[in-house]
Amino acid sequence: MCGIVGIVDAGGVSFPLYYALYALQHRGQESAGISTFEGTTLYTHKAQGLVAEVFNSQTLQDLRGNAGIGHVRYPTTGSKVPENVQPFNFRYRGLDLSIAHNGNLVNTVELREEYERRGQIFCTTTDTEIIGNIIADALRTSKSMEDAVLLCMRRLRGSYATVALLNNTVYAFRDPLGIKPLCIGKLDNGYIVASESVAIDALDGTFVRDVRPGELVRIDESGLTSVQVATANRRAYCIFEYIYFARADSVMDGTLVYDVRRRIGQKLYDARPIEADAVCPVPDSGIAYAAGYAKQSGIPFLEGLMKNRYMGRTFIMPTQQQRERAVRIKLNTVRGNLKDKRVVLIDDSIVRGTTSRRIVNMIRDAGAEEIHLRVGSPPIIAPCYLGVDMPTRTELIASGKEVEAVRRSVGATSLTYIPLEDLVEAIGCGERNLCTGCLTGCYPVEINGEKSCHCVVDYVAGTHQSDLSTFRAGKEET
Ligand SMILES: O=P(O)(O)OC[C@H]1O[C@H](OP(=O)(O)OP(=O)(O)O)[C@H](O)[C@@H]1O
Ligand SMILES: NC(=O)CC[C@H](N)C(=O)O
Ligand SMILES: [Mg+2]
Repeated sequence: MCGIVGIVDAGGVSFPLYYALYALQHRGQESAGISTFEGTTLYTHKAQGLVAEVFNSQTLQDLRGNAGIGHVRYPTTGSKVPENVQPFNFRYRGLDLSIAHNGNLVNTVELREEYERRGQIFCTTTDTEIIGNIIADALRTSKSMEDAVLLCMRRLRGSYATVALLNNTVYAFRDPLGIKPLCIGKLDNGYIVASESVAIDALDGTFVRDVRPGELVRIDESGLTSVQVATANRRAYCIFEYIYFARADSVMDGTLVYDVRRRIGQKLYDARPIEADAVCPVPDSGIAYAAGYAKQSGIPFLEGLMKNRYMGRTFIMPTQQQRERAVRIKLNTVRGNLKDKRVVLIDDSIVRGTTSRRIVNMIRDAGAEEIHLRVGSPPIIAPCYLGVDMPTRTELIASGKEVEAVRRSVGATSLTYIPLEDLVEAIGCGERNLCTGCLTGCYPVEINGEKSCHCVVDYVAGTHQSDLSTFRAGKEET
């Protein structure tokens, strides 16, 4: 679930891109990069590390220009090596293309083989390079960006919220099912597209709307226009964005994520009411759920665990050893809030069980009498192929196990997951418009060896039209 951003702003873009990436850091902690364009030069700075480690004021000053894109990476295809750090650049006779992607393709191998047979040399092991190659190849043969993106949408299978910088124009497109989020904001002197609305907030911008599934947005110095390249008979918003990935203060496809999580917390109590002395969240992502649970149950909200504020997310770290080490440093008990108490412990999800196994033990050691674990997602039983790094069933604690077996394995007094119907109701857009692959084993795109649900996509690319509603809204702001 990487974070992507694209900005065109008359006041220069490198610092705004940096702050936007900072706001999206929770989506990818392995590397960060920015590309900008000025005159005839494409500037790129990227490296492994957190946003604040990769950039400093000098590197940002050197990234010149009024148009640019940025990326923070959470690897899903291709390991954590320097050559896989995005954005990727493609240059051809006065044409400078830089590209950054959030999502995961499921036909990378076929496409790569096809392009290699045609003589293409790949420099990375990511799926994103395929997207760049399809676009660069189309542009090289004098096709328009609209045609190039249409070709992508016809050829790519999987999820791809993408930003591209072509000379001094920023393009952004979202796959026809809208699996990964992408939204548009208005800045004082330009526009921004970003994975989450918190990036717009960080720049004091105004949220305009989400990029529609299958839409291609174009931003240059004269404003924002868009064209609908493809439409599908359903959407497939990633359900795990609402559960875990997105920041709670983001508005995603029309819904404030905090509200979704609070509603799930309320429903978690209703699903299995119990008596207890304290509702404790597993910070950070469990907090909104626990707020909802405490309100619904009347049981006091109490912090039984404290998070070290200098630690990032553990689930998105690349190896199990790193994840385990990080959970140890990240969370500690507030003993006085736990001793002799019946505790309801609330987390958004149990995936590999790394977090819950450890904290249930810690809470018991701190003297809690009972630990009732409540989880804001149903059991994660199937791999994700579309952007979450959980590629096999064997690593998932709940796969092929009854709830009772998971409870025993984490050591809780009781364990309840939110039922899927309640989760879907809390999100509010209907199961048909969500990708629930990790919860049901049924995916919205065809994946070898897995069940898929039927989707129909129409390709409707026409002429490039001005999106008047958006454009007017933007003009009124200025
Ligand atoms: O069962 P696991 O494999 O441990 O994965 C699930 C846990 O990992 C995530 O927390 P993380 O520390 O990544 O981020 P957070 O601070 O946003 O909660 C998630 O919120 C759960 O707590
Ligand atoms: N998490 C993501 O969106 C990752 C993008 C791309 N698949 C990569 O691994 O670099
Ligand atoms: Mg967590």
